Amino acid sequence: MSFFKRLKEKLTGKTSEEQIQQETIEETTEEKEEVEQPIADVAAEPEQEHPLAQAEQVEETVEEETKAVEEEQAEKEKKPSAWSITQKFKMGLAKTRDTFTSKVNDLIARYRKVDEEFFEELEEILLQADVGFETVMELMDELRFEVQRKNMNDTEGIYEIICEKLVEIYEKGEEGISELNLQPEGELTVILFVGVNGVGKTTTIGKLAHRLKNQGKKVMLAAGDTFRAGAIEQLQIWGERVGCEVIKQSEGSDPAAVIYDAINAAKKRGVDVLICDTAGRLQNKVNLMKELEKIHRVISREIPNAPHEVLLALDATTGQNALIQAQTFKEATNVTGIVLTKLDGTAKGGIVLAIRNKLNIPVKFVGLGEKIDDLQPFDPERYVYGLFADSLDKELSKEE
Ligand SMILES: Nc1nc2c(ncn2[C@@H]2O[C@H](COP(=O)(O)OP(=O)(O)OP(=O)(O)O)[C@@H](O)[C@H]2O)c(=O)[nH]1
Repeated sequence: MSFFKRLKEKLTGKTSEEQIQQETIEETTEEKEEVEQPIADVAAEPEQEHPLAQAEQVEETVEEETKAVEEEQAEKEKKPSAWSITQKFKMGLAKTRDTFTSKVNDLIARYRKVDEEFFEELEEILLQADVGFETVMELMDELRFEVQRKNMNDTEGIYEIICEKLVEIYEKGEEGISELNLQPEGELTVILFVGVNGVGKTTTIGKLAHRLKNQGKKVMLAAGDTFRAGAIEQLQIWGERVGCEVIKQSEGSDPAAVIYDAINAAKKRGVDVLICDTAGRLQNKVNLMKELEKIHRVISREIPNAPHEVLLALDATTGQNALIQAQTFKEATNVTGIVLTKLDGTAKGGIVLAIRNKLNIPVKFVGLGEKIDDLQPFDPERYVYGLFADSLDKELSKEE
C-alpha cells in the first residue's frame, strides 16, 4: 500500500476496506429503501386508534428519538472523530505551515529537477524550522537515496517521500511510543509532571485530567508545586472545572508529603489515575535532583514500579531553550515522555523532531491551542499532515 493511502486511512480513521464496505452499505441501504418504499406506504396505512393514545405514542417516540440523538451527540463529543483530531493538528500547526511549507512549495515550484542545489535549499529550510541538524542530515541522506532509487528526475512525488521519511525518522521503527503507560483496570496509575514554571504545566495537567475523565477514569490531582505562588489555587480551579479531587497542603510545604497524602487518598477512593504536579526550580540542578529523587522514593515505596510516567512539560515557543531544559531534566530524573505545549504558538514546529532525535524521549502529547480539548496525543502522521496540509490535501485527493 502506498504511503499516501496509509496516511489517508490514518487521518480519516477508516481503512480502505471499511471505506468500500461503508460505500456498499450506503448503496444497499439506498436500494433497499427504494424497494421497501411501496411496502412502507402500505404499512403506513393507519389503524384506527383513539386520537389521544396516538398523540401520546407520538410524544413518546419523539422523546425516545431526541434522547437517542442527544446520547449519540454526547458520545460524539466525548469521542471526537479521527478526522476532527486531524483538523486540530492542521490548525495547531498553521504558523509552522505558513512559514515552513510556503518555502518548501516555493522551492518545489522553482526547481523542476531534484538536484544537489534543491537538496541544499531544502536543508536550509528544514534547519530554519528547528528540525535540528542531525535530523536534517539524516533526512537528506534518506531523500537522496530514495530519489536515486526511484530514479526521480522531477519534483513530482517529492512530497510523498519527504512525508514518509519524516514519519520514519520520528518512529525509528517503534510504533505506538506515544501511548501513555496506564495500568490495568483496578490498579492506580501515577503520573508525575515535571518542568520549569511558565511552560503551561498546570494547564496541561488540567487538560490531561479532562481527557482521562472522558475515557471513564477516576482522576485525582496532587498539588505538588508548593513553591510557585498561586500554583495550588490554579490546580484547585482546574480540579473544579474538570470535576476531580485535588489533594493539597499549604504553600511552602514538602511536595513529597503532599504526594504521599495523595497516594493514600487515591488508594482509599479507588482512583484510576493520580496526576502529580511538581515545582520546576532549575537554578540548581543538584537541588532539583534531590527533590525529584525524594518524590520518586516516596511514590515507589507506596506503589512498586511507580511513577508509571514522568512527563516533562516543555514550551515549544522557546525553541532550542526547550532542548536545554530537557537535557537538564533528563539528567536529573528518568523522564519517560515529553508534553510539548504551545505548538500552535510557534512557526518552528520542527522542534518535535529535534526533541525526538536529540533526547530519544517520545513526545507523548502536544498542546495545539488553549481550549480544554486542545491537548492531543502526539501522532507523527497527523503532525506531518499538519506541516504540509495544503499540499497534501491536493495529493491525497489525487490518490482516489
Ligand atoms: N496557545 C496555547 N497556550 C497554552 C497551551 N498550553 C498552555 N497554554 C497557556 O499558557 C499559559 C501558561 O500556562 P499555565 O499552565 O498557567 O502555566 P504557568 O502557570 O505559567 O506555569 P506552570 O504551570 O508552572 O507551567 C496559559 O495562558 C495557558 O492557557 C497550548 O498548548 N497552546
